[in-house]
Amino acid sequence: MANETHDKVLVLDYGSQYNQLLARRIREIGVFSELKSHKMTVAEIKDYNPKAIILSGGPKSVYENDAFDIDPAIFELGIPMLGVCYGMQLMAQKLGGTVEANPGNGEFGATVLSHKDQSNLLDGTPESQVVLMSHSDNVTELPAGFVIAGGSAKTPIAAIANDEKKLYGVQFHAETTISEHGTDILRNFVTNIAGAEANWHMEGFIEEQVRLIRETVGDKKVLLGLSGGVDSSVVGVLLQRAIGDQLTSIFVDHGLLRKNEADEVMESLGGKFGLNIIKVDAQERFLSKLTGITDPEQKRKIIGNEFIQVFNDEAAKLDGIEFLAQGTLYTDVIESGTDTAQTIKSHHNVGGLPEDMAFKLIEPLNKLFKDEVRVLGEALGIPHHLVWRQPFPGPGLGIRVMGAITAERLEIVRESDAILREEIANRGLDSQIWQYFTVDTGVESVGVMGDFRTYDHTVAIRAITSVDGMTADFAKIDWNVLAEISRRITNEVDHVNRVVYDITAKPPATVEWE
Ligand SMILES: Nc1ncnc2c1ncn2[C@@H]1O[C@H](COP(=O)(O)OP(=O)(O)OP(=O)(O)O)[C@@H](O)[C@H]1O
Ligand SMILES: O=c1[nH]c(=O)c2[nH+]cn([C@@H]3O[C@H](COP(=O)(O)O)[C@@H](O)[C@H]3O)c2[nH]1
Ligand SMILES: NC(=O)CC[C@H](N)C(=O)O
Ligand SMILES: [Mg+2]
Repeated sequence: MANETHDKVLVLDYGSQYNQLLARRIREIGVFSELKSHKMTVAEIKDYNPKAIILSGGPKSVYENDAFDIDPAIFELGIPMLGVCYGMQLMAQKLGGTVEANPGNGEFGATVLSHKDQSNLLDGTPESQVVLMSHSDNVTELPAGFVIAGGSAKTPIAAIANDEKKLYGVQFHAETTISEHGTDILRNFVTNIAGAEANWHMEGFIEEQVRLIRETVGDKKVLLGLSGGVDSSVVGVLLQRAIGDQLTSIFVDHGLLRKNEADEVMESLGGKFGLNIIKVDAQERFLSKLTGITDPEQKRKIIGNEFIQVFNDEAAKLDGIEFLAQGTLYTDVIESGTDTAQTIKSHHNVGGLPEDMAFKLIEPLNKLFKDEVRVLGEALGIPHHLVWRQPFPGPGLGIRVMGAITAERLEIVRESDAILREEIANRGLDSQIWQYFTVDTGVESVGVMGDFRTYDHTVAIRAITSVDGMTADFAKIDWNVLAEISRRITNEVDHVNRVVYDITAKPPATVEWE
């Protein structure tokens, strides 16, 4: 994604939940960075030609038999390297130091780091600073040629440095916002020590993508799955810029859309943007395949598959379609599982895709996070209100009806969601809440309406604040607003006699319920 006019920082993935943050912090500094498998060979790394290499954290311990490894020859390439947490432990161990478990005495959370020996890594940052620790192993003996750059009360060796060879390690997670000067430390490493030039920005990204897309597509044609959401709209505008009328967009109405969504999408993107959109009415084929399906992963796979079948059918009607473009983000990729990260849920556009798909994929956003895509959208001139719209998942209301999907239950989420959105919009709260929707929980309970006993559905309201969807907190909406929403839902939506508010963060919950 970066061309050779930009320096690149390679982050090798050892499975930490924060590894993706490392790459994006480096990009924020203005240097292109991406995350790749730790299985990359020396030859592949040479070919990639990074200005610096970062080894991420990870759940394993370096002394375990199945610990994720590194070829020691990588340390000999003369490329500046920084190990973070597991990455530092791996570097220390491979270069002749010692790593040991610190039984029952792990260090988790905000800790104070103090400078020890002088190093270029911590240079210019305060002598004493707050950092995020999350480990139970320690480097107990330094490898030859290293000094201790910093330590904390529980971790005497918390930062190591070999200025001559430009090899460094930090036991703390410099990439999280809890580490006050984490970005300064990463900037020291990437720009001062490794000498990378900070000249990467969104305009550059657009130019590169346009060039790459042209190169890849040639004179062939591309089908874009367009949902009207932020990500696929951004991809649409990018593709239009790159290949003009070689692009056809397909908007699938799978019967799991929100109230009035189909008309609104056709109007806003077809009309003003002049994208060539074909709307496919596929309600029947999706809903019939989903009948009686209760398992969330199975639902997601069925929906992902059916999307591709629809795209196939439409491609057959057009001529020369070779590529399928999607607005896949990094979040979709990591949650669907990689060779180091566990599958949390199969996003319909990644883990939900059929194995024997004939299309070649074009996914220009698959290294980016939502907030980065929004910046990109603005840089492409997409109107503010479209770029800042809340996300809506491809499987739509299908994963907001817990258990088996029926027309009646879809109607319950569709109508209650419309009320929620209206109330939030009327109060101007939509800019403060990252995402908000309702769920048919599948729980029925007893109520009283008029003088009658009812036994009916429980709707949950899910509203969260977040930056990138990776972590989230529940939105602290005013009780009175919630009371009004609850009153309207129970009054206006048939078969709902109870409304509850979801007060869980992510983690431990996820944003969607399935
Ligand atoms: N109804 C749909 N018709 C066609 N393609 C779709 C549809 N829903 C989702 N997709 C495809 O799946 C991708 C992932 O969906 P996702 O909801 O994550 O992104 P989005 O809809 O583009 O943006 P947002 O996250 O803001 O809703 C989309 O970018 C698009 O390519
Ligand atoms: O296009 C999508 N296809 C999916 O299968 C999917 N699942 C979740 N989401 C959206 O991703 C963000 C994080 O959601 P979760 O915490 O539920 O994983 C939230 O914004 C979710 O709405 C999806 N988007
Ligand atoms: N977060 C990490 O990278 C942890 C590394 C190692 N598993 C430890 O506990 O020390
Ligand atoms: Mg969407």
